[in-house]
Amino acid sequence: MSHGWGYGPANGPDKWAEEFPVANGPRQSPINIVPKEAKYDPSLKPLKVRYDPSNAKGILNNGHSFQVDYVDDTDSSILAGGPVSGKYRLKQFHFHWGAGDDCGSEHTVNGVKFPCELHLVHWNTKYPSFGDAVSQPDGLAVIGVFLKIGAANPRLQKVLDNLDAIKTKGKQTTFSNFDPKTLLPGSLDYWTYEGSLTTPPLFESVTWIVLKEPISVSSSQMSKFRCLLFSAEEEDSCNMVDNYRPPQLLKGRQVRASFK
Ligand SMILES: Cc1ccnc(S(N)(=O)=O)n1
Ligand SMILES: [Zn+2]
Repeated sequence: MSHGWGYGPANGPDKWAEEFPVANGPRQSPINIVPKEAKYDPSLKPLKVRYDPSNAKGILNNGHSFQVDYVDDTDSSILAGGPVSGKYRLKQFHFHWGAGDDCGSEHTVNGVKFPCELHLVHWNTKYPSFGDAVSQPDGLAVIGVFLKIGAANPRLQKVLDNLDAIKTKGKQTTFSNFDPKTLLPGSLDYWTYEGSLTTPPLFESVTWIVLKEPISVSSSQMSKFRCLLFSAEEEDSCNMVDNYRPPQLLKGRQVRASFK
């Protein structure tokens, strides 16, 4: 039985430093965001986000979450502006969620947990590939979006409708013609700080862009996330829930706000 990293008592976030010592590094993610301690930075530019829906490639249960992968061999799905210089290409998006509606997000706001958090992962095109960028200090930019319980989200439902086909670890299916911009809230106001991947290898390579405004998700839609399994088809079933790392120490970092 593989003893790779996960979210259980034997292989969860408190154990990751044993194999990935950077887990105790100076710029780890996620963090608790305290809006009153975030400094408004008028030099921050508005976020520029443009995705080509035809770049959507597939949807995969990777055993830790599920991700929607994008073709990233051209500059057709790009993040620019905001706190970053240059262009960052969309690689994939995925989510983190709880066993109940009272937890699940990785970032928190004044200690408040949301039931789910969306991550849109982009890599810096100054590097030749995602694989080269992922370990560089300016290699990635991840947009984090909180999901808050409310009305059912029809745009999110287009993603959730595919989860039955990828129930177990390693399963994937085609997923095409989807614009992840439809998952963003009306306002692109954000907090930003220098951090890391929130799962192993925990590389300190991420400029985090956490949107202030959540998007809605219904409790029933949250139940669909929780039908996924961490386990492979031939293994004992283990529901994919609580796949979030708790907030890490700020260690002197400044969180900036794009808004007053
Ligand atoms: C692509 C990737 C790997 C690991 N962790 C993350 S995350 N959760 O920081 O966005 N993304
Ligand atoms: Zn993530």
